[in-house]
Amino acid sequence: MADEVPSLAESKLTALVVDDNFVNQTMHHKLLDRLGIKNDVVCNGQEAVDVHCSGRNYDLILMDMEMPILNGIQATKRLREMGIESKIAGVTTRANEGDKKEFMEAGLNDFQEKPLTISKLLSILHRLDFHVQTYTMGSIADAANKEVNGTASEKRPAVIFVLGGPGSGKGTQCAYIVDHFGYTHLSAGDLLRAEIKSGSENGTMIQNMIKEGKIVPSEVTIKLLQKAIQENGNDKFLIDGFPRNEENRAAFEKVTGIEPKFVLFFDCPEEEMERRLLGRNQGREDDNIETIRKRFKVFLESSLPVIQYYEAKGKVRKIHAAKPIEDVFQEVKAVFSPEAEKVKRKQ
Ligand SMILES: Nc1ncnc2c1ncn2[C@@H]1O[C@H](COP(=O)(O)OP(=O)(O)O)[C@@H](O)[C@H]1O
Ligand SMILES: Nc1ccn([C@@H]2O[C@H](COP(=O)(O)OP(=O)(O)O)[C@@H](O)[C@H]2O)c(=O)n1
Repeated sequence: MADEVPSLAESKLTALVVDDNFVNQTMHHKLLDRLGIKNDVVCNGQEAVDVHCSGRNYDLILMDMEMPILNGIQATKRLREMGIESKIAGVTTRANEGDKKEFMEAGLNDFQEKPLTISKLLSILHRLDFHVQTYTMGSIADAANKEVNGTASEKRPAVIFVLGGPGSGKGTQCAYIVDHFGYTHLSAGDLLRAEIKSGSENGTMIQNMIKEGKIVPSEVTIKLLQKAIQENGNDKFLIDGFPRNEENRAAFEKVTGIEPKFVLFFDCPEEEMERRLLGRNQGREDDNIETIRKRFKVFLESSLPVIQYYEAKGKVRKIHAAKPIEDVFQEVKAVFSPEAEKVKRKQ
């Protein structure tokens, strides 16, 4: 499965680590390595300038601030004066607002506090528009598995993915399915929103991505889903709003070993979804026309291919979702009922 997803190593993304501390050098080098990003390490700002003078160039520079000879602010300024267009992310410990401002004004594209973690690095890459869909699946699997105590692969529940555009009625219909057929509903969006509220270290990154209608790195979402599955006594789950792109899909399968029983797809025209979202009134930051349009675009470009993937495997159960709620549920019931009947007959 890992081979189906191109790795960053294949995309030839390169990075330079600029840090005078050996522990940080090693850690940053290893984190980049885990994501398949080829990287070099230098010990201070002067060495970063020298390496560029010798003709080397990098897509990304992770720049420490306090360093001997030439510090991060001076080095960033110098590199920009030299016309270096690499994305530079300042990675510092306890910078005060003044330092941070000066560092940003020197020519940074992004800023992150140490210690750098895999999640923080992923969020830097996302913000800088490097294509995170192309992470090596091995590294995502490792990261997710290491950060969760026990994996969902220890428990192999029945899973149904519930997909459809924003506002197609996924959450509404899931509530009915839970009532009638005893599934537990896990909404990826709700789990992400709860993570923001919990004040976790990923909160700000998740909030920014949701505001932009972008897809949060799989590692983060899968960890939340695994935890929710593990903590729940039920053995059958509706996973709503996931997988939203190819990376979500492949990483979930790889990490959990779970294949969905089938995929419930709510098919609804955009005008109807837009009307519903604008009237949803749940105080969601992303239910505004600008973000809604971005979410529609992401759905068409990234989520539909996932539905097509499952269609080719004969796993999609398409529901015509532009009807009144009760009518939609009649169609949903027909998908679930044969299964419910089978259970009844066995009893
Ligand atoms: N079949 C329907 N007809 C009209 N409104 C609907 C229908 N299904 C859901 N809604 C409303 O549309 C909005 C979006 O539905 P929701 O279930 O939250 O969608 P999703 O989870 O797919 O984003 C909600 O306000 C909901 O009450
Ligand atoms: N698998 C997922 C699900 C949601 N999300 C984020 O959460 C937002 C809201 O998702 P949602 O499923 O709650 O809502 P809808 O957009 O379906 O109405 C998405 O636009 C994404 O920014 C994600 O990144 N990855």
